[in-house]
Order: sequence, then C-alpha cells, then structure tokens
Amino acid sequence: MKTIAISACQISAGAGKDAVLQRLDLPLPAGRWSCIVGPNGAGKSTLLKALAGLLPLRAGRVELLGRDLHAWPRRERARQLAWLGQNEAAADDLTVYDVAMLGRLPHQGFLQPASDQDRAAVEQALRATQAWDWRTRALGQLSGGERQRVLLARALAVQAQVLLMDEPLANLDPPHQADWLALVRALVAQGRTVVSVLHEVGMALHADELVVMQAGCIAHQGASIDPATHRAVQAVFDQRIAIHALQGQWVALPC
Ligand SMILES: Nc1ncnc2c1ncn2[C@@H]1O[C@H](COP(=O)(O)OP(=O)(O)OP(=O)(O)O)[C@@H](O)[C@H]1O
Repeated sequence: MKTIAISACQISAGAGKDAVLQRLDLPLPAGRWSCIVGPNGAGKSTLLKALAGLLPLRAGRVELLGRDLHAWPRRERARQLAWLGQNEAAADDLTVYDVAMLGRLPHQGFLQPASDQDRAAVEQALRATQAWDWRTRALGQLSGGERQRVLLARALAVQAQVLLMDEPLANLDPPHQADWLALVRALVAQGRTVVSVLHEVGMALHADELVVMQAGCIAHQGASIDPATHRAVQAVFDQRIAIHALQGQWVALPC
C-alpha cells in the first residue's frame, strides 16, 4: 500500500463567491513527484493553496503526514511543508541570502541568530539553484528567472518533507528548467514528496504521477507513463495536444 504524504479529503474551497472545488478527494503518495495539470481556470492553484492551508476550506479537511493540517503546531507544520507560490511577493530590498534564510524561520527560535545548520541549508539551497553568486544582491535587482530561482532556494532551505510548488518553471530558461527537473528528482530520491502545478505538459510528463483537473474536478490520477493518463490529458485539453514517445521520453505536441 502506498504511504500518503498529503491528501485532500472531501474538500470544498474557492476564493470567489462559489466553491471551485466541491467535495474533492485527492491522496498524494509520499516519496513521489505528483504534477497537477489542466486547462486555465480548472482549479489547480486553488487546490494547491488548499493543500498548503493558504485558503480556508468550506468543507472537508487536508491531512499532512497522516495528521489534520490544522492539528499541527504552526512551526512544526512549517518545517514539514514548504511552499513556492505563483508570483510570490517578497521584500525587494532584502538580499538574496536573507530571502533564502527566510526559509529557515520555522527552525529558529524567536530572535535567535541563524545557526551553522541554518547557514549550511541556505548555502546548499542557493548553490542548488545556482543563485549563490548573487547572495549579496538585492532581490529587486534580479530578472524574473533569477528571482524565481531565489524563491525556489527559499523553499528548498526549509528542508521540508513535502514541497508544494505552483508553476515553479515560470520565467526559467530551458537549462534551468532542466536543472529544476534534476532537483526534483534528487528530492524524491531522498524520500521527499513534491507536488507541483505545471502548464508545461511536456515537463509534467516527467513526473511520477499526474493529477488531471477539469472544471474543479479530478478527471484522472495516474502514472505519467500510463496511456490512460495520456488520454485524460489530451481530453481535458480538447485533443489540442497529442502525447508521443520521442527518444525514450514523452512529449506533448500541439495539434
Ligand atoms: N480571488 C479569486 N476570486 C474569485 N475567483 C477566483 C479567485 N481566484 C481564482 N478564482 C477563480 O477560480 C477558478 C479556478 O482558478 P485557479 O487559479 O485555481 O485555476 P488554475 O487551474 O490554477 O488556472 P490557471 O491555469 O489559469 O493558472 C477560476 O475560474 C478563477 O477565475
């Protein structure tokens, strides 16, 4: 039986007047990379925010590592669950190093200085995203892709068991998209759980498992190599993409 890292149990949620998600169930396996895909407005970000506890639920509950999300003491939960949001706001005058250090807050006592362990985690995260060389620069001086890599480093510095990332490839050039893929693979190899929302279906097909959404519902959940998953992805995009095998990988082409 698969161990579940984080799950939605009969959740209803939505930021607007009506709930976008209605009584939705979604178990996400531990030690795997699951990727949520679907058309614009399908409810992908709403679902990810609900899983992160960033959106109040109208019904149901989220379980993190077998325990109700809201039953976790706040700091302990923040050590287990890292978040990288879409267009994250961050203080532009902070240095890159200090932004990444924010990821260590759940590990630090009130007004306590950073420990050697905190500094090691920050350096490792900034090096992993090739942002270490900019550590003394202000966040506001960076390009969109550079900024995204610093925010990714902040999420990595948490060293959480479960990482939720909403469109982490936004603004990244192809080599850094490939680096992100390698990073996620390395996290999963260490037993961590990654859940991402991606628009790039070709990249999503590298995940272990796909969650295919449409109109606030889970249309399909399955292995990314399963032909049934490919059919579900093609269907929610109105057959406007086709998934093909190419040199040992799956690719999605417009049609
Ligand atoms: N703050 C908000 N107030 C009202 N409605 C909202 C709000 N945020 C999202 N919605 C609506 O909820 C629905 C789902 O939005 P959500 O952002 O979850 O979709 P998505 O699948 O992530 O879309 P995209 O691929 O475009 O990022 C959409 O119809 C959207 O208009």
